[in-house]
Amino acid sequence: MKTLLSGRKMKAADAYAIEQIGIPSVVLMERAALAVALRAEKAADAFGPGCHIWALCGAGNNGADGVAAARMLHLKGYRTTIFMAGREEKGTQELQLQLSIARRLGIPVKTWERMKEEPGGCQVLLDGLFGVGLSREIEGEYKRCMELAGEILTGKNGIQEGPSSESVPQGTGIYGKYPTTSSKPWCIAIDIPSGIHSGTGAVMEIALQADETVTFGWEKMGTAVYPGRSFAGTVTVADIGFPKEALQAEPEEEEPISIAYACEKADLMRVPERKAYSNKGTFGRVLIAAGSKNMSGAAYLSALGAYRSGAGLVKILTVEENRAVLQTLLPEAIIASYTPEQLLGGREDFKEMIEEQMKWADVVVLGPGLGNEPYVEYLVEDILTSAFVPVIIDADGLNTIASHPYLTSYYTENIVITPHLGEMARLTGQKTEEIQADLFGAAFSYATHYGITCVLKDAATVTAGREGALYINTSGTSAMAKAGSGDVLTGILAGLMALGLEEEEAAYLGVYIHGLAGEEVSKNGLHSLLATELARAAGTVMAGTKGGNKTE
Ligand SMILES: NC(=O)C1=CN([C@@H]2O[C@H](COP(=O)(O)OP(=O)(O)OC[C@H]3O[C@@H](n4cnc5c(N)ncnc54)[C@H](OP(=O)(O)O)[C@@H]3O)[C@@H](O)[C@H]2O)[C@@H](O)CC1
Ligand SMILES: Nc1ncnc2c1ncn2[C@@H]1O[C@H](COP(=O)(O)OP(=O)(O)O)[C@@H](O)[C@H]1O
Ligand SMILES: [K+]
Repeated sequence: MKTLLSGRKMKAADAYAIEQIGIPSVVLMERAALAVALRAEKAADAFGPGCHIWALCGAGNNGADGVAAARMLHLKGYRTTIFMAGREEKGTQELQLQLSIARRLGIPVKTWERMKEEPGGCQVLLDGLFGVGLSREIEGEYKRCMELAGEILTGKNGIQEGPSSESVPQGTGIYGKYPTTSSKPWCIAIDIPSGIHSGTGAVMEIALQADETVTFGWEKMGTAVYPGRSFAGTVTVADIGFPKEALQAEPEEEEPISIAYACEKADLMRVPERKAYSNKGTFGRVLIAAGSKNMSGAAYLSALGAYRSGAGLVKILTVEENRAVLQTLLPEAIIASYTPEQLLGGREDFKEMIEEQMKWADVVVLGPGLGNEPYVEYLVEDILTSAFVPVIIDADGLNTIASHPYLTSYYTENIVITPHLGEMARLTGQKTEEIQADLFGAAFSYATHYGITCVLKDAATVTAGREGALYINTSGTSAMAKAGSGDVLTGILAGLMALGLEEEEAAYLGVYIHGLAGEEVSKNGLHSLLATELARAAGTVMAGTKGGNKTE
């Protein structure tokens, strides 16, 4: 698992390394600047002779990193100019030190306005305006400086020379690839793109678009979620000598959300092995309460996801009308059915039937395609009150809870909810934009308030455990932005739980596997993905796990 930090936590780790361990600040800075300079060299070499590197620096230590990197590049023979924003005399000690060294070496140091006049512009821009010290919206002079830098980065201010921007491939953000000839400079963000909130990924009024980001010690949470993620380009984490103990340091102001984790390929080994001496019962019984009249697809996709990710037995509990079609689509599934009339006519009988189904199940999926007829409220209530196994609630299950908030009183610790932003907005009464502005905060608050696991789905999905542990997903592609993807996810989570994983682990690992499955299918192009292919590819991803391709 990768560890990611909020800016405040990072500052606390910085301070710990300097004050408690005694590593001088400038030693850390020298290594940070070197990591940036090495990336800048590669970009400059790709442009060839005549490349002009600019370091755009603020008055804090992010700016000091930029000045130090500029010095290293100057000493290697690259043409380098430093542009300063903010008041130098009010800058940090480190900045003043780095500037005095740079000046003694004869590196030009100019104010940011002079960027407009510099003949030929730049080909590589180091963004050292703000790092993890950014604490408020950007305005005034800094904003004007960033507007100008933004124009330069998009080739709009006319100072660049070269072929038209349409004729060259632009900053692809792919590690190690640079436009070899371009009218737009290659931008390397130092630590984090300036203007991005290091904890939430929000744009603090304005932000600079980077092609790549060189960050120090640990990746910042703000570059793992959108929009920060799209401003960062490729992120490289440079080891600049922080000891692991620095992670114990707490930010000055208490901050509940300061650390998050992200799965890596090695985490696939958490999938349990498939034992040789086993039968279908060994691998868990998944019950999928899904579908409504003329809506059978969601139930099918969820069931398919569960089978493809290892469940031994899958039963779909749905309306009678769906029986024939589901049996044809997925003959491997058991079908149990009810009619809404039966439910409205005799609640007790219906409840008994549900209780029997719940006794059968090891894991329940509740919600895909259930619709919003009045009977769905009873169905949700009866399942929540009679299930003593993990229940994954999605889609109309969540919408029903949003319309009937008393249903949250049945939440227990083995509930996992998988809302997308719209569903989360309905559940919490917040606006979608508010949730989007802080995915970590939204998932954390809901999960810890109710003591459940919350999988808040987005292009970068955030999972919060019931005690507040946060996981950010790094796999997946835009090909997955298609109907049915979420239904498959519920099945994958259920399949992993059926294999024996606990709710929280199944949730973040399932989201990761789902994303990898999306990447697998996207090899054929980003537009054509079908949710059924996603389910099949989940099986392929799991074939690469410890338990997926061998038996003990
Ligand atoms: N030894 C170390 O510590 C190491 C540090 N390292 C580097 O230092 C970076 C952190 O440096 P930093 O803490 O000095 O803050 P930085 O990000 O440069 O911001 C500058 C100042 O701007 C201010 N400010 C905030 N918001 C503002 C706004 N909207 N508009 C205007 N001003 C605003 C705010 O000051 P304030 O006004 O709040 O007092 C802030 O202090 C880190 O990202 C990494 O690159 C590495 O070298 C490793 C070793
Ligand atoms: N741009 C994207 N990049 C990565 N994953 C995405 C993207 N867009 C959607 N997804 C994933 O696809 C799934 C969509 O779920 P959902 O909105 O519930 O779809 P549906 O209800 O149609 O099944 C989520 O798991 C989400 O994380
Ligand atoms: K920066």
